[in-house]
Amino acid sequence: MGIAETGAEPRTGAAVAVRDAAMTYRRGRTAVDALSPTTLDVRPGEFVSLIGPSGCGKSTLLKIIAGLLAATGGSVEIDGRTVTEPPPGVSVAFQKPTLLSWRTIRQNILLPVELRGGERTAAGRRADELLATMRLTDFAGSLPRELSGGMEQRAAIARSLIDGPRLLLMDEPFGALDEFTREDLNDELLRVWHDEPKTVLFVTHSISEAVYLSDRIVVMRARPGGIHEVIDIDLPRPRRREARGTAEFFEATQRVRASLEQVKSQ
Ligand SMILES: Nc1ncnc2c1ncn2[C@@H]1O[C@H](COP(=O)(O)OP(=O)(O)OP(=O)(O)O)[C@@H](O)[C@H]1O
Repeated sequence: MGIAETGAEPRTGAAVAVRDAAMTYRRGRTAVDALSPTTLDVRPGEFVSLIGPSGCGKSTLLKIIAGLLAATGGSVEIDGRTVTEPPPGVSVAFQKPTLLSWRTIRQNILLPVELRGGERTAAGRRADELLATMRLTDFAGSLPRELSGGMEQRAAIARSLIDGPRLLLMDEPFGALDEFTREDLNDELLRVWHDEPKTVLFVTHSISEAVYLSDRIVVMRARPGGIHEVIDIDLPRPRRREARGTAEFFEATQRVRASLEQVKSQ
């Protein structure tokens, strides 16, 4: 397991290039430095997790990358283009599934296609495939309230995949779920990522989730928010549930835990 230096030299061909991105929130006379100048490259197809104490700027960084929030300093490029608004080919999934209560699960999954006025026949086929992948075929015609929390989140993830995004930004998508459901969804996410390669940036509070999913883990510190260190996770892929019980997995979680302890004691 190696440790990459933070603030490394920009690599060419990065899927996401964060360059000294910074965020100061202002309300009246109060200013909150949420993110100090932060530099990070994510390679195409890479799975990178952000982990760190509450308030260290994980969501802020993700929103800046998503073009949902304008950084007060620095810039972000996605596939070489500076982000000034939500870029095409980028999907975001949040902790709350935010499904529309009056639309069926299938209609919810198809919503992004409708909003951009996309072609419906191919999208319908894709929706059916995603329903099958997410084991929701039998619930295609159900309303969100008829589903469990884990099923709703699977539907929200299917919705975020409907347009075949190149980059998937996920902000604690499984944070509200019990451990078993969460592990199921980790496996489903890895399957989708394996079958349809894409770059993923994933915010989590769970060390084991970050280790299980990621190629690299970005450990963040608070006050001011920023990158503490980046840890490579060299566990073999494809990763299966049994991997969670291995000495290598334990060692990797301990490595991340120690880094978070350093952050806490700063
Ligand atoms: N809209 C806002 N206005 C003012 N301050 C904000 C706003 N959004 C976030 N902050 C502040 O910025 C800092 C970083 O918040 P952010 O939500 O990015 O952290 P986080 O690491 O995602 O936290 P958590 O793990 O608790 O979700 C916090 O101090 C937070 O209070």
